[in-house]
Amino acid sequence: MIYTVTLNPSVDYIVEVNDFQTGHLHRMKREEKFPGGKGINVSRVLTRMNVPTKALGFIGGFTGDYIKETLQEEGTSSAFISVEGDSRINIKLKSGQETEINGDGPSITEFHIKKLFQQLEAVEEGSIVVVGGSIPSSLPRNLYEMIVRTCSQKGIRVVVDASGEALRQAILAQPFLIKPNQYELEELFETKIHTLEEAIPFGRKLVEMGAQHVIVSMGALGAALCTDNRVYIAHVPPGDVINSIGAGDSLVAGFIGTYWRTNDKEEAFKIGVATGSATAFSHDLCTVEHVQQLVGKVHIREI
Ligand SMILES: Nc1ncnc2c1ncn2[C@@H]1O[C@H](COP(=O)(O)OP(=O)(O)O)[C@@H](O)[C@H]1O
Ligand SMILES: O=P(O)(O)OC[C@H]1O[C@](O)(COP(=O)(O)O)[C@@H](O)[C@@H]1O
Repeated sequence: MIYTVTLNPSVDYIVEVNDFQTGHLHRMKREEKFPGGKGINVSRVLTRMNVPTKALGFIGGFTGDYIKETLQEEGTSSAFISVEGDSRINIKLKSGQETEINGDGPSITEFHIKKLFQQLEAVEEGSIVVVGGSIPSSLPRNLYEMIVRTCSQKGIRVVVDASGEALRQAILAQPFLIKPNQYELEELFETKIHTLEEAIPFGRKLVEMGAQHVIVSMGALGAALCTDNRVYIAHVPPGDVINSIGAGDSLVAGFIGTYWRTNDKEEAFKIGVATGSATAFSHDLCTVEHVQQLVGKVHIREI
């Protein structure tokens, strides 16, 4: 089973307007809403891939009900812990470019965290846990590190899709996989990165620092998978980007779902990249059929 933990789920509210200008009234050209948050997106894609998954995390209020019910309708199993307050609504404004405004989310107490750790204690050995997204401000920055340590002791591999201090601390606990994007890599190393080639030494450094596998994703520029002794690079398939929200989460789902089935890292990387791109070329998250159409266009090379 692949469990996902989303501390701060969201309703992603996608709004498209023509020629957005601050201070003006706009009429929406298109609006859509989806359950969101990194772990939830991973679970939604895993369900489409027919990989057993359960979404954990904290939800509350009417937005929490929407998230839970939508997952249920799609056949994604969940065991969320209820909190006071509404799960956040993250605004994704499209007008030529994508602008994101993500909320802080409801406050979570020690009582709720204890409940989450009880759930993690019950996870079966050999499972994979994916934790991702921002840590609400009411929680300690080293929470992901604590989750990695707790799970690793029981032979459970943990994937961390986070940024900044939460990611830096989690790396110390040797997670199975991390997936920084260009911005997150630049932030970690306080530098500017322009090409995939420039990103590779930083990916390798993250392996030296403790991560067992690192996927650096650079949008249209491609992605690199660094392991303890190998580096693979992938070129992404060409296509028109409709919605890059959830593309990174889809890459994680495609990789970990395939790895779960095959134990083959190179194949998992190839399908992961195709899954990310299929989402980038869709309104919602990808379909499996779309991923299959793109796989042949993803080229992987070991360097
Ligand atoms: N312009 C694009 N063309 C093709 N694939 C893309 C594009 N943007 C994103 N993707 C796909 O989504 C993956 C993750 O995108 P990226 O922007 O790097 O991460 P994140 O969504 O975490 O910011 C990429 O590795 C690729 O597979
Ligand atoms: O927890 P954060 O960092 O605010 O991010 C949450 C947002 O990221 C997403 O999970 C999308 O992430 P990616 O584009 O990186 O795949 C959205 O669904 C959600 O609104």
